[in-house]
Parts: sequence; structure tokens; C-alpha cells
Amino acid sequence: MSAPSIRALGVSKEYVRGGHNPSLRTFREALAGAVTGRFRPSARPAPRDDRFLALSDVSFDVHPGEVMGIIGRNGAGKSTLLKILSRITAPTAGRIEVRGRIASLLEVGTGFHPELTGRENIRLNGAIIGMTSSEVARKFDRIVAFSEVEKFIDTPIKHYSSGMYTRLAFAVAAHLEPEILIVDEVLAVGDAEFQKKCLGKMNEIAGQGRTVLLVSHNLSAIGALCQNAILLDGGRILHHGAAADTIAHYSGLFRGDDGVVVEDKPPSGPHIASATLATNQILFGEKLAVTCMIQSPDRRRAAIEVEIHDGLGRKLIYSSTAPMHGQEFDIYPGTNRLMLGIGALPLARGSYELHLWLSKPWVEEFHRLSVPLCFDVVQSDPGGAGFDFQQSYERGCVAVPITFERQE
Ligand SMILES: Nc1ncnc2c1ncn2[C@@H]1O[C@H](COP(=O)(O)OP(=O)(O)OP(=O)(O)O)[C@@H](O)[C@H]1O
Repeated sequence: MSAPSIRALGVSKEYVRGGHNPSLRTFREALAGAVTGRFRPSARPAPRDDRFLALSDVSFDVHPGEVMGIIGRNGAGKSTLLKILSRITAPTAGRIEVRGRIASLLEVGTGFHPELTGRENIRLNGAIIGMTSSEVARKFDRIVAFSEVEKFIDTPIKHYSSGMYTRLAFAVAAHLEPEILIVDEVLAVGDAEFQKKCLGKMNEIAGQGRTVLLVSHNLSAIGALCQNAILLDGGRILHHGAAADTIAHYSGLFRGDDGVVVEDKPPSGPHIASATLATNQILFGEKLAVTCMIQSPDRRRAAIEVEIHDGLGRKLIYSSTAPMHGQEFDIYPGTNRLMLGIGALPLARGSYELHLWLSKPWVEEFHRLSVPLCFDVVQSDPGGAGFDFQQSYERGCVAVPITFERQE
């Protein structure tokens, strides 16, 4: 295997609690802060107790041609890791080895200057990553075409809409042919069409043997694009492996234990106090049986609505007692016990989440269970032909009957 393009060796980063200036939240602002000196550490060391590790002993390799995902809950340390990789901030311990030019697109638009025009910013960014002006000139037309901002290319970018800004920033970072492209949440902005274009471009870049590092909360994008992914939690690597496995571990962080969810901080109005699965392991085509304890301060008309998501967080199935099945029911003051049967579920082998909420259909959502119930389909052979139908990005997760009839 080729030498890694990025190697992190025991990287830790210590911060002072509360030392985080919220006005410098984004990477772009942090970069500007670093340039203007607003990010300088204070002269007096902080008391020991106020320090914590935003990253702790993080080690991994990323190889040329690899698209590596980084996922984790808010505050897990993802941005800190990207800032260290992009040399915006230095690690407190450990080191990073990088082979090749890096273009970072953390919080899209890094390195853009608002007073300069689109054209000038393209040149500036090329220079920042060490390209000659003739190299930039050769790429110029493709960047502008990808970004779709032709008409405004000689306008200072402070007049751009956020969509235009994002499109140009991604186009620049992706077309300047860095050996390593670092992207933070580009998929959270821009319209669906543009996001598709970005995904395609990142795929193409990896196909050319370059390295892409992608942070996203969009798990389907991580699943579709990345071979491997790292799950960070509390600054540590909780899992590093195939993207689908890492996503499964991530979903596990939110799981209700053993198919039971008890609402921690229920609202005072009508709510689902707890929900329990009869079993959290079913076979293809079986029903899910759920017992819901519903609390209400008064008498109401209500309905239960449900969604089933796959392990990548994609919504697969919606159903409801009402409005879909026209069946509202009464809930009375105090505790109401409700048995739900959901199915039959034509699902592939794999992990799923059941999201539940109590509503007055069409009118108001009384309460959505804060944590989904998790269940596994442990065996799936939809046609009884010995085919193991396994949840995957390629085949999806739902099987329906199929027939054929030869016509002469
Ligand atoms: N400059 C700083 N000074 C002090 N604490 C910081 C600083 N930057 C980040 N932190 C803290 O370090 C921890 C990790 O933050 P980081 O931004 O890396 O997490 P994240 O995984 O990117 O989160 P999100 O998904 O919300 O962006 C958080 O507790 C955050 O508040």
C-alpha cells in the first residue's frame, strides 16, 4: 500500500474551558483571528482544573485515493482535528505528518477575502496553496463554470449571496487539485443539486488518487462517499473502520437500551412517558410490537405517528394511526397504556430506528420521543430463495414482491 498522505500520531489538544470565544466559532473566523492576532493565547496559564482535552491521543492514517469521513456528536472534537490537520492550530501533544498540498474548506470559504472579486479570490487561493499563476489560469474557466457565478466574477464577494459564496469556495478548493482536500460540512449548505455536484466532484478527486477528508452530520453522504470513517467522541477515537460500521457505532450512541426509552424530561402536556419494544430483534416481514405509556393532564383526541430510519439515518417508512389510517383515539387524564403493532416490515437485515410521536393530527405535535427505539432485523430472505438481503447503500433496505409473466 502507498505511504499515507496524512498520518496523525498521538495527537492531543488541550483547551481552557470557556476559553472558546463564541465569536470565533467558524474556521474562517478562526483563520482571520489567527492572522489578526485575536486568537493569541493569554499570557497567564489557566488553572489546571479549567483545562480539558478536546482531542486525546488520536492516531490514524489516510491514504491517497481514500475518502475518509469524520463523524461524531457536537463537541466531539471534529473541527479541532481539522484545524490541526490544516495547521490553523498546533497540537498540544503528538504530531501530524502530511504528504502533499492541502486545500481546506472548513466552514466553506476559508481564505476568501470579502473586498476582493471572485476572480481575485480564485487567484489568491491558488497562490495560498502554492500554485503558479499559469496553473491557476488553466483551471480558471472550469472553476467559474462549476460555481455558476460567471456573471458576478468581477464583483467583490462581500456582495455574494451565501449560496454563491459556497459554490465558488467549493469550486476553488476542489479544482485547484490539492493532493489533500479537507471539507467541513459543505453538505449542510447549498441546494440539493449543488450538493450532488459536490459529492460527484469529491468522488472524482478520490478517483484521481487524491485524498479527501470529509466532516459531515449527513450520514447518508458519509455512507455513500467514504470507504472508511472515524467516530470521535469526547475527543477520542471510538471507532475507526469501514464507513458503514462506523455509522452503526455512531447510531449506537443514541440507542435506547434494550428496546426501552423512558422520557427524561417530559413536557407538562400530553406526552409519551415511555415506549418499550416487545423484542428488538425481528425477522423480515414481522411486526414490531410497542407498548407506549402516555401521560396526559386532560382528555384529548390523539394519534401516534411513526417513522422508521435506516442505519444511515435515512427515513424509510412513515405511518400513523391518523391521519394515514383515519384512527384517532381518546387519551384520558393520568396514564394511558397503548399497544402498537407496526408492520409487517419488509426490511433488509440490519439496524433500524423507530421514531415515535404523539399528535393531534394535522393540528399539533404534542410530543416526540427524544430518543428513537432501536431494533435489528436479524434475518431477511424476502423471496425464500436463500438470498441474504442485507442493508446497504447500493441495494437499499426495503423489499417488495415481484412477479413476472411471459407474454408470447
Ligand atoms: N478555542 C477553544 N477554546 C476552548 N475550547 C474550545 C475551543 N475550540 C473548541 N473548544 C471546545 O472543544 C471541544 C471540541 O470542539 P470541536 O469544535 O472540535 O467539536 P466538533 O466535533 O467540531 O463539534 P460540532 O459538531 O458542534 O462542530 C468542545 O467542547 C468545544 O467547546
